[in-house]
Amino acid sequence: MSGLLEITNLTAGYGRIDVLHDLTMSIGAHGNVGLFGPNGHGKTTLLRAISGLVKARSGSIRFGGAAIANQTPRSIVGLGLVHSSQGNRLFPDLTIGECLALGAYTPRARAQEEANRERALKIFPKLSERWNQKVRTLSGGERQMVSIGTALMSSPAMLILDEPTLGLAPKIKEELCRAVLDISAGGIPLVVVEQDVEFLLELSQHLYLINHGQVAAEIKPGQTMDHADIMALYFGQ
Ligand SMILES: Nc1ncnc2c1ncn2[C@@H]1O[C@H](COP(=O)(O)OP(=O)(O)OP(=O)(O)O)[C@@H](O)[C@H]1O
Repeated sequence: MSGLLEITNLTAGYGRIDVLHDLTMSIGAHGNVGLFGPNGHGKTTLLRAISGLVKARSGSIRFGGAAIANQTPRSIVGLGLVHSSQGNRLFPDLTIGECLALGAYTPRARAQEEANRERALKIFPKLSERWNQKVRTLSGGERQMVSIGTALMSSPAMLILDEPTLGLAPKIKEELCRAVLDISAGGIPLVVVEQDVEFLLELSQHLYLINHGQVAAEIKPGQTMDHADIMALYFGQ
């Protein structure tokens, strides 16, 4: 069974350097996909290539059957493949309300703007309490909520999250994890890069270890894994 997102023999990188080498993976046929692996080995680059932010040098990326490699990020979002990037890249002088409105820029999302806003605020009630507050005055966790909330405003058919809990204090991290699980329970398939292995195991049915820009190991749906197994994969024991 093929996935909603199929990546075949993908090579991509920056300048003269290839970061991803002939990478192949299938995403979305069996629930959420978790990506993990050491820092600097290409997870973010993979997400950026999928979203059209990094050029694919060779190989193919298909979403719902459509070839999307090197399409513009705008048209990829228009197809429903939406990326909430690492580090909450938001406009600091916009309010929460203005940020969320920006997420609804495609015709498809505009048609569903009200329902999407309702869904985002149900998942992140804190955002409605602070609707007119500027992003630069928010905490890291609140910015992450705005970032994912804005992605929800784009009517995702699949949502890509890059380290949604990175650097958060335990209480707010717990809130974010719960929200991500709620988004998944609402029926949006997820692709998640995450360093918290326990959370990744709870969330994902299918996992890939990315090492040196390639798939170094795959944990298939139905295969049980615990924290220790993942660590053994990480450290090659
Ligand atoms: N804009 C860029 N220009 C040049 N090299 C880059 C750029 N972005 C990333 N790289 C390099 O590409 C390699 C892979 O980085 P990437 O961010 O994809 O790794 P990662 O696995 O997501 O790591 P992390 O978990 O730390 O985010 C690294 O060597 C990094 O220095």
